[in-house]
Amino acid sequence: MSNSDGTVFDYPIGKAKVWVKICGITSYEDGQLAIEYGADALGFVFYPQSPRYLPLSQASNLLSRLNILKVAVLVNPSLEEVEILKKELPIDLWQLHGEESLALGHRLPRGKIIKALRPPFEQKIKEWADCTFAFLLDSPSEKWGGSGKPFDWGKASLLRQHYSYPFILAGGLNPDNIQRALREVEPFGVDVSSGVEKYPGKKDKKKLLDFIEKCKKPTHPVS
Ligand SMILES: O=C(O)c1ccccc1N[C@@H]1O[C@H](COP(=O)(O)O)[C@@H](O)[C@H]1O
Repeated sequence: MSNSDGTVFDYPIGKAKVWVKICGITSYEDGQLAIEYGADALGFVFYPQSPRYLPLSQASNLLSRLNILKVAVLVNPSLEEVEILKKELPIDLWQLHGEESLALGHRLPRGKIIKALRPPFEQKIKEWADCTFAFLLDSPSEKWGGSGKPFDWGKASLLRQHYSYPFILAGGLNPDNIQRALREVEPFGVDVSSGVEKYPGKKDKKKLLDFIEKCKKPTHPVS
């Protein structure tokens, strides 16, 4: 596994700072706020069924104005869609949130994939380890993502302890539960969408600031 710049990954397990991705950005205002508050990456959803869907026609202008690590969030895309996004947009990382094939993963830059895991976890981790930047743990849902439902933190903690790969915790995180989640799971990173929204597709300034501040404060392991 490697950093997005290709260097070897060294991530701060148990250290104060957590990598924070704010997902479902649809406007410059929200993206810029997240950057100012200290986010490490922004996610843009290219899945038409999502209420946070960003059409390609708006994406180019928006992404080029935001100076931060940019993540394209995809659910079972076709190879053609991937090729178009690769050609048209300044994407740094590719979040595959569905049941994508490894063949599709191999069409993306090595080490730049965030793979959302579904059971069987062990098998998927083995298959995808070579091409991923990190694994993402989100609760299973019919909507694929952005459901606001928490992942099983006990399971997340076990996976994190068992594998030496970076794990990003997602699913139902918000300013009220983020500190407990960080203590219990100690993930490399966190990803949030609905938990910092005013309504789907629009971020709430106060929740956004509260969430990021809590992530960037020192955390202590569960005793
Ligand atoms: O945000 C969405 O609408 C979305 C749609 C389809 C796939 C992934 C999506 N977002 C990801 O969902 C999880 C959890 O979101 P939430 O915090 O529970 O609302 C997160 O990884 C987003 O990147």
